[in-house]
Amino acid sequence: MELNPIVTTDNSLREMEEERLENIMTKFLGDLNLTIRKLLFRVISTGPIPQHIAFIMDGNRRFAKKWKLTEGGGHKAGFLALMSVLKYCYEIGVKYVTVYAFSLDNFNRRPDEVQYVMDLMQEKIEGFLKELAIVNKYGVRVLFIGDLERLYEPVRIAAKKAMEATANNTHTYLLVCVAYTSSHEIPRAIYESCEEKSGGSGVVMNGNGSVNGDYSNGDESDDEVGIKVVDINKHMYMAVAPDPDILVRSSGETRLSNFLLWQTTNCVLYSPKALWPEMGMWEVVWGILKFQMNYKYLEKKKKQA
Ligand SMILES: CC(C)=CCC/C(C)=C/CC/C(C)=C/COP(=O)(O)OP(=O)(O)O
Repeated sequence: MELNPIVTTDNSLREMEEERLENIMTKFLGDLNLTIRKLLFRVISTGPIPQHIAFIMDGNRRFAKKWKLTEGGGHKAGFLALMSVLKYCYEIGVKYVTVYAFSLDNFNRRPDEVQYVMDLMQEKIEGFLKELAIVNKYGVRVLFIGDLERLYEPVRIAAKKAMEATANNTHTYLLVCVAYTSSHEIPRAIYESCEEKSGGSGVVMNGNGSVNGDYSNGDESDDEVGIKVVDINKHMYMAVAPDPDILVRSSGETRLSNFLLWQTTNCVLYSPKALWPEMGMWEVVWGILKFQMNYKYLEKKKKQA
């Protein structure tokens, strides 16, 4: 009975020391990581830096399966990965980051999964709104891209608040594609440009759903509607940003899944093996190196276009 307090004190002293050592090691490794990252980013910055990187965040559910988590746990891990990837992109000097967070097709998933992702988005956007001082200090403008009417109401309200709250920021941009597919964006933009041309007096579509027009890049034409590519561009949701320089799809998949089909003509495609929650600094770095290796060719193509 009398020995117990002494044993407890010994143990707690040892535990305290172990905890201290662990903290020192964590800090040391953290500092080392930061130093390596800064050095690496400085080296990369000697080459051309992409203005815009777009990500298809694929593999959250496979990650959950791999680590025996719930499906929701996979999406939560995916959100954490998004935060790190964003940090690395902005640290390197990328101005625009676009993520495919939820496609229009994803609404066909099981209702409980759709609800989970909507709740997660609401929670994260509301959390983001509480950190506005930091967000505005770094000058991040957040834009939600897509058919926002399809979002569950609390998410839509939170998304609109986030867009309004960051509307004056111009340093970096985060474009979150939700309720988005290119096959929704493109016809919508064509329709709106026709409406604009016709002065809102209605657009006459051909029987097969197409619109008569000039699909060249800008020459005047005397056709029925006179729609040009530049007119359509203006009405794209993505008109707020230059076209992406790199499109990254995690989990080794190489499909585009109806994402930014209009905007990716001259864009490097990169599909690292990592599932989305496993994405980190190295995947961002490899993507940028791939862009730098193809830079001259891409620039030539852009000039020709
Ligand atoms: C506020 C904000 C931006 C939140 C983002 C939340 C988030 C990470 C959403 C991603 C959802 C999604 C459909 C991921 C794709 O992986 P998958 O489910 O298709 O995985 P699988 O390919 O393994 O099936």
